[in-house]
Amino acid sequence: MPKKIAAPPPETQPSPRPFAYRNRLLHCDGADLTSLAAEHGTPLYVYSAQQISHRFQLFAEAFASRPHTICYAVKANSSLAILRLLAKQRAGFDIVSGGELERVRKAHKPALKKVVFSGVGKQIWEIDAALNADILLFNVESEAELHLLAARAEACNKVAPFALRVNPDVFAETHPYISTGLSEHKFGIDIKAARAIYRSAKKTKWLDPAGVSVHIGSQIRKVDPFAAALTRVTSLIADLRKDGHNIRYVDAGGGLGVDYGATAFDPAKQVAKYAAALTKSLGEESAHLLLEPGRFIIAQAGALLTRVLYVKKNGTKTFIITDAGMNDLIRPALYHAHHEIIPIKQPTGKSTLTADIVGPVCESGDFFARDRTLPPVKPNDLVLLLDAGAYGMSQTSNYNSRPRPAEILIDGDITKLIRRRETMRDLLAPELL
Ligand SMILES: Cc1ncc(COP(=O)(O)O)c(C=O)c1O
Ligand SMILES: N[C@@H](CCCC[NH3+])C(=O)O
Repeated sequence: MPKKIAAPPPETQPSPRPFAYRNRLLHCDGADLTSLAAEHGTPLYVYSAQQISHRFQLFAEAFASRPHTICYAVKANSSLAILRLLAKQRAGFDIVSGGELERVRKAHKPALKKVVFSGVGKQIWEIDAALNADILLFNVESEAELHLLAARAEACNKVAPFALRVNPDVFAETHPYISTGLSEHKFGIDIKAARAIYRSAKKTKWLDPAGVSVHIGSQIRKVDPFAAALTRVTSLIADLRKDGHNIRYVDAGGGLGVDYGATAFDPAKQVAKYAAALTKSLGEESAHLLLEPGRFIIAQAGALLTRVLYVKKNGTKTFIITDAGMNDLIRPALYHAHHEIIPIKQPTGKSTLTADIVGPVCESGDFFARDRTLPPVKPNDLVLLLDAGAYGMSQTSNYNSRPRPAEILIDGDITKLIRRRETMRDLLAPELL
């Protein structure tokens, strides 16, 4: 049952991070994290609905001057409750699998009409499900996929609206694992080859060349790479119009980064800069703009609450071992990503401790921070890993047979359990002896 909590003090503008000390204890909006941990256990993901909505609105306001749809990237955080929250604000969705399609259907069926389907490995059952759901746009990533889409559209008696996801060969200035817009990457179709492929698509009545799409990577902090990519796309659209195609959509993808450090960050300014750069690249182009932000909407609205199990010394090194591990938040292990880690009780003194903060998983890569200086913590203390709302829960696994964490959404004065903690029964259910 959702629970009422004391109303938070009124705020005119939510801060970029909804996690703050009140009476020396960390809160998420009005909810006291110590009480949440006592009731729901740890590790525990906690999200602020107010912050999610605020980020979505920032995006919408930044692009208010032109027709657009914000198709939230489901992979960033695919919680049904969060998808529903965004759908109610008129979000569309960027999906990359049949599973994500089902999530949108379950969260808010009418939003299926605002789904764009990306991904290099779409399978027949996924294409059929999306055709039968009458989604907005297939973002096609290869010529072979386009042929399959035409065949499946005919089999399902549907005309498939598609965009080629073009690879603009633009350097995204981000971690190599999450950069996607160079010709050496598996994503998209060489922009130079695109015009001929659109032309060939005209030969079948089962394909509707409705748009062009691009996505150059994730956690991109400068706006220039987005602008460079979209300028190339805009010029391609002009050529496609000359060829007689009725291009109605330009999909600029996602990728706008956030600040994972402790520095002051102004998301409103960041998204305004991004919108200005995209708008400039589009020039006179009037196609309906699709945007696919994930991280910018959800990263800083969420955090991972974990309890210290042990503090140990090995030689000169100190290790803080938490009950969350790399299976609960893999970003540091995968990309050496930085997450701020703060104690649940506001420190009173100035003393510090330098340590590796690590999980219980049997891998040396199971760390959240290395040689991090933080206020001293002891076993049983709670600490919070900030900015874990995006690619946190959605990248969890059961490695080491560890059940996945529970998730809580703080929505105004209501605290909702939106996913219960997994049990041993859940873990073993699919297995056969
Ligand atoms: C096709 C596509 N769209 C949107 C996104 C969302 O990216 P981000 O969360 O960085 O906004 C991704 C992830 O990189 C993606 O692959
Ligand atoms: N999973 C990555 C982002 C990849 C985005 C998906 N294309 C992260 O945690 O930052």
